[in-house]
Amino acid sequence: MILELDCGNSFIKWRVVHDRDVSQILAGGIAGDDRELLQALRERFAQGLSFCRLVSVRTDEETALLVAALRDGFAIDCLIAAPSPQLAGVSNGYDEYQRLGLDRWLAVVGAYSLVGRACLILDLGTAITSDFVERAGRHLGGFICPGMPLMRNQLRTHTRRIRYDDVMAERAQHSLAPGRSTAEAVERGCLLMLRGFVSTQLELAREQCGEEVEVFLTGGDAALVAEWVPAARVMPDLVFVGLAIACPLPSARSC
Ligand SMILES: Nc1ncnc2c1ncn2[C@@H]1O[C@H](COP(=O)(O)OP(=O)(O)O)[C@@H](O)[C@H]1O
Ligand SMILES: CC(C)(COP(=O)(O)O)[C@@H](O)C(=O)NCCC(=O)O
Ligand SMILES: [K+]
Repeated sequence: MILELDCGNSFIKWRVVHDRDVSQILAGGIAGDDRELLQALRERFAQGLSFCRLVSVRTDEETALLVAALRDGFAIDCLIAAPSPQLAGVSNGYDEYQRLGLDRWLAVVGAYSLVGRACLILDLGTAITSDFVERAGRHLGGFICPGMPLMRNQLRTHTRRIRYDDVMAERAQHSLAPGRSTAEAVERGCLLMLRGFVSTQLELAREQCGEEVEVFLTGGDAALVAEWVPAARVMPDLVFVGLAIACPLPSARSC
């Protein structure tokens, strides 16, 4: 069994896939930190993991600690996705290709591998990122802005009177009518910012890549915008599609 990890700034997304048929997903989840991940794996996969591939946007030190813990706890080696100027028909559009977030790069590579034509990839996590790929696979670059958790937390931490809990936040999100409570006003205000961002990205994508652009939504908050982009493919596992390309199984090629 192969362990796959996408280590974002807030959460570690994990899944376990079958060695011989990686399209068979045996389990998966979201862990808040290394300890939670190791605990979840210990409960179900104390034995049987043969190998791990991972992508991380965390520091090298944090990633090294996790790799060491996996080696100690499960006797597995990890392949770690590394930056590259080209992969699977996609060319990295950054001036310094190493600086493009690896989660973004893998989502781009994954999306293009699925459709082979122009794509816009929106990843809604801690940060919200957009990436544009034109028809022939040239990544044109993208944008980064704060995600929902950052937007609301900045308001909470930089004001005296914006205070509400997660339950109130969740309830407030069901409508976009003008807010009649602080939670509604903030949550809906941030959602409208998000909607504005998404709609601008769609316009830009058509300008940059033409009308035939395929839109992908990924990241933990993808569902928040899905209704505004009915034609989009909502793919929570998009980064893992790219990860499989960047880090094929050791018998095929090393990362
Ligand atoms: N089951 C879940 N657990 C945690 N966060 C979730 C869950 N479902 C949706 N979310 C949302 O996803 C966001 C995190 O998205 P994610 O893509 O994991 O971020 P990152 O890659 O930056 O760690 C959270 O802020 C939260 O709003
Ligand atoms: C933009 C990001 C912070 C997004 O991270 P995430 O929200 O997925 O945790 C990450 O892709 C990153 O650290 N990128 C490096 C900077 C860049 O892409 O230009
Ligand atoms: K993101």
